[in-house]
Amino acid sequence: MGIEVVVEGLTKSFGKQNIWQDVSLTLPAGEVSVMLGPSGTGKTVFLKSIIGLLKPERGRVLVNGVDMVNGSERDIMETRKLFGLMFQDGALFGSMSLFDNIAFPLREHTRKKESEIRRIVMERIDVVGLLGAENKLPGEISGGMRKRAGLARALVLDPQIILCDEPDSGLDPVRTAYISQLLVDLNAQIDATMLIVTHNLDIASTVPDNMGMLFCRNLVTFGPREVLLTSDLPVVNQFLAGRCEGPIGMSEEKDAATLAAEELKGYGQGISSANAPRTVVPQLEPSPGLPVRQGALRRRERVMSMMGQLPEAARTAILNSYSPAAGGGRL
Ligand SMILES: Nc1ncnc2c1ncn2[C@@H]1O[C@H](COP(=O)(O)OP(=O)(O)OP(=O)(O)O)[C@@H](O)[C@H]1O
Repeated sequence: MGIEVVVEGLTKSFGKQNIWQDVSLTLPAGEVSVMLGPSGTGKTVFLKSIIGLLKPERGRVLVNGVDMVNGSERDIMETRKLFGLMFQDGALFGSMSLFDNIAFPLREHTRKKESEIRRIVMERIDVVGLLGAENKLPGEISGGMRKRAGLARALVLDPQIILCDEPDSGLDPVRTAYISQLLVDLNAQIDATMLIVTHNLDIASTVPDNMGMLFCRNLVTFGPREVLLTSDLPVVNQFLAGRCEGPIGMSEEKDAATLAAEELKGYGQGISSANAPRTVVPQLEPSPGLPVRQGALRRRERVMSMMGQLPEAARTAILNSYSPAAGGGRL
């Protein structure tokens, strides 16, 4: 089963540039979470801080009792082995075949025999649907295949926590749908805790159990997916609707005067019409033949126990999703 990741009061700056401050959240064990946010809000910095590659100046990230911010380098290195990382471009070595790329972490971090390495690598290649392409170089395959190869490589060390940075970047909508299904299937198969950073609203609305958003140097919200998907916060509305009007500007947040001018032009009405209750689309189910997601079972209990703290719209959406008519009876 995946491991819970507890983030407490995390603050990160580069010199005088504060990226985000006082970020606290828990990635529940074995559940899938998505972090949204406009470009440049520090989502990648957040992922790197979780695995201890970047050092926030305040706060803690607790994984299996180890603080990935302030712990000893030895403990951090050891704990990092629990993670599988999938970067935006697959981060493959161009001169190595897919097989060697995917075998790399095993050859680097374990003393396994070549025959055992071959077995594991071929198994992971099968999981991501790349059988037959193992001898190709990264330059000889499509972007979508490179992503899947990156995912296969993230899986070879049997990670209990998987961090995916923009798994959809550069993919067409159909390939993005395949990646979404693959992420859900993977979760059903290995029950790892997953955090996905994306701008893609299809992934965001169908894959995760939990969703959060970074904006304006703060964590705007983090919790069960229904909370963000029914939120009437202007920044969430603007992001989910993909519109120019609202607090998110081209390069950073808009100033108060610009926002007031938009209101005067009547854009405020447009925004409030977007505030009408949104339909929460159902979450993807694992492909036929795969086990029920254990994370989804635990999540159901967890969310039901916190209903009293959730906004009404989110509560309604959760109850609808768990109603027998919505297929909730299956869990
Ligand atoms: N090593 C670094 N040194 C200095 N500044 C950095 C470093 N890494 C990231 N930054 C800055 O931190 C900010 C957030 O970057 P980050 O890549 O995390 O954003 P993001 O939300 O992932 O963006 P996008 O959605 O466009 O990928 C940017 O202003 C970036 O320039």
